[in-house]
Amino acid sequence: MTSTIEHIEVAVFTTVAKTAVDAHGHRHPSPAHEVCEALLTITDTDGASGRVLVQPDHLRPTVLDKYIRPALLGQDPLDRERLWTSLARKQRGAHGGLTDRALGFVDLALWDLAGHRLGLPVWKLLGGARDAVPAYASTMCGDETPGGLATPADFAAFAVHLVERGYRAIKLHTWMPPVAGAPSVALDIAACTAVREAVGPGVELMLDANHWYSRTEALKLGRALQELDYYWFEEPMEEASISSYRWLAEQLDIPVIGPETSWGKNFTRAEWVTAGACDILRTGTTDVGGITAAVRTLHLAEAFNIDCEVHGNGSGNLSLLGATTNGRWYERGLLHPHFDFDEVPPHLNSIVDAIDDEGIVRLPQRPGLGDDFDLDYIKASTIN
Ligand SMILES: O=C(O)[C@H](O)[C@@H](O)[C@@H](O)C(=O)NO
Ligand SMILES: [Mg+2]
Repeated sequence: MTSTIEHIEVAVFTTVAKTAVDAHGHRHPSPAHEVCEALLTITDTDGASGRVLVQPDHLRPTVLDKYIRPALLGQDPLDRERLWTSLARKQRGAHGGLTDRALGFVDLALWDLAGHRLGLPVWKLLGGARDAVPAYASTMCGDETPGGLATPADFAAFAVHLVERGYRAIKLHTWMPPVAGAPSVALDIAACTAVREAVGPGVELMLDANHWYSRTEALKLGRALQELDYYWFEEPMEEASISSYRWLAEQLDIPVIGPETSWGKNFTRAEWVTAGACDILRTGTTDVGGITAAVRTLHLAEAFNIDCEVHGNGSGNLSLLGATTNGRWYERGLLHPHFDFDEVPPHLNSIVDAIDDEGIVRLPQRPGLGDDFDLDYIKASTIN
């Protein structure tokens, strides 16, 4: 008898965070404070469950009742392709109510459930292209915090620390509004110069800049990065303007990478590639609609002989890197001198992406995506 999906629940629970987002959604260190997180659990009639941390506002009760449950309840949880397509086709009629991010969360939970049912890590189900991946250090955005990331010298000092920690690549997020004086091409160039001078030529460096520079500002910044031998240039302009990225990529030698945030799943990524708007493609499980869609973008990039770098940390993106070698790095972050990324939050028993002295992350051996949830803590802290 085939097992079918029987329960789909989102538990909103309280936990402790030591970062917070600013008015523009960029994350910075903050004093410990209580926050609400949410855990999506999909359970089948055999009692197997798939779980993933989600952003509650993307999986509100109305989204679950109107789209997710009608499409999934009673279905075979292993039929991810069929279920993903069924949900993706509901997006048009949902008129923005069913986001790519929501699709991604559901897909991740189904992959986690499959891993638990089969007793295998998801990266093994994806083909086991590798069992370890080098991490790059992805910094938080610049700030105004003394000894934080307030000056080019702060970025340089933090970069030296990150290299001593074992990282062989570092991506800067420089100063962005609402930080005073941001955005500033000159300040970005000063920070990138200071970091290159501090770590020397042997470390790969990348810049993820203010997302709304003009073409001419992005060109000036890109040309400076070329002189500093940076490895890639990320999101300096509004990503909805594919033609701007095509123009920029044609003007620069440094690889332009994207898109990170564009809606449209693997379809938009195909347009960026065929438009010549990027030299390195970008994907991510929460950006494109889950692992099912992200694997499509990895294979698309491979067919054009271009790398496809995975956006973001976490078990889903780490598992995805087991499906490919044309994504060269795991984005570990966001990091900051005043934030301990390795500290285990109360709702976990351990983190999924520890690095060794060489900056390497071993893919998890636990079944499923590999998250080590403290389910007793989550149950005791659930508020809905
Ligand atoms: O919320 C965001 O914009 C992302 O977290 C971003 O800060 C960071 O993850 C990124 O851009 N990485 O490439
Ligand atoms: Mg980015």
